[in-house]
Amino acid sequence: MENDHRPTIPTLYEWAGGMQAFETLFDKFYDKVVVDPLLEPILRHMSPQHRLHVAHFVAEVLGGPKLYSETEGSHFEMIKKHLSKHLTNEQRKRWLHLLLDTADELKLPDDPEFRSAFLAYLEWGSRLALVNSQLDEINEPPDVPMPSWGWGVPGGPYRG
Ligand code: HEM
Repeated sequence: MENDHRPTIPTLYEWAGGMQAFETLFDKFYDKVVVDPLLEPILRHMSPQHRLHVAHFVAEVLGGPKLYSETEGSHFEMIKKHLSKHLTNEQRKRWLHLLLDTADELKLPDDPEFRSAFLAYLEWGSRLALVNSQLDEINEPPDVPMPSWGWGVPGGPYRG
C-alpha cells in the first residue's frame, strides 16, 4: 500500500534466526534427549536424520521453506511416526522443557511476543504427539495439510 510505513512483520521462522537457528536448536536438543533417563528409552532408535527432520518440520510450521513437506515427509507421515509410542505426559513435559532450556542456552529471541507464540505451538504440537501416540492407526486423510503458526494476539515481535 502506498504511504504505508508500518514495518513488515517477519515470520516466526525469520524472527527466530532462519534455518540455521532451527537446525542448531534441534541438534543441541537431541544431544540432551539421548542422555535423558525419561526420553532416551523412547528415542534411542531414532534415525540419524531425525533431528534434522524435526528442525525442518518446525521451521516450516513457523513460516520457513517447505523443506520437510516437499522432500522429507508430510504431516501425515509425522503423525504416523508417533502412533503406538504410548508416550506419557511426563515424557512430553520433559521433551518440552529440554527444548525450551536449549532455546535459552542458544539465545533464541526471548521477547514475550516470540516466546509466547513459540511455546503455544510447542504445547499444541507436543500434546497432539501425546494423543496420537496412544492410537494404533491414523484418523486423518493422507493429504492433511501442514499446520501454519503465526504470532497470535500480539501480532508481531517486540519492537521496543
Ligand atoms: C511439536 C511437537 C513435535 C513435533 C513437531 C515432532 C515431530 C516429529 C517428526 C517430524 C518425526 C519424524 C522424524 C523422522 O523423520 O525421522 C517425529 C518422530 C518421533 N517423535 Fe516427535 N514431534 C513432536 C513431539 C514429540 C514428543 C513430545 C515426543 C516424546 C515425548 C516425541 C517423540 C517422537 C518419537 C518417539 C518419534 C519416532 C522416532 C523413531 O523414528 O524412532 N515427539 N517427531
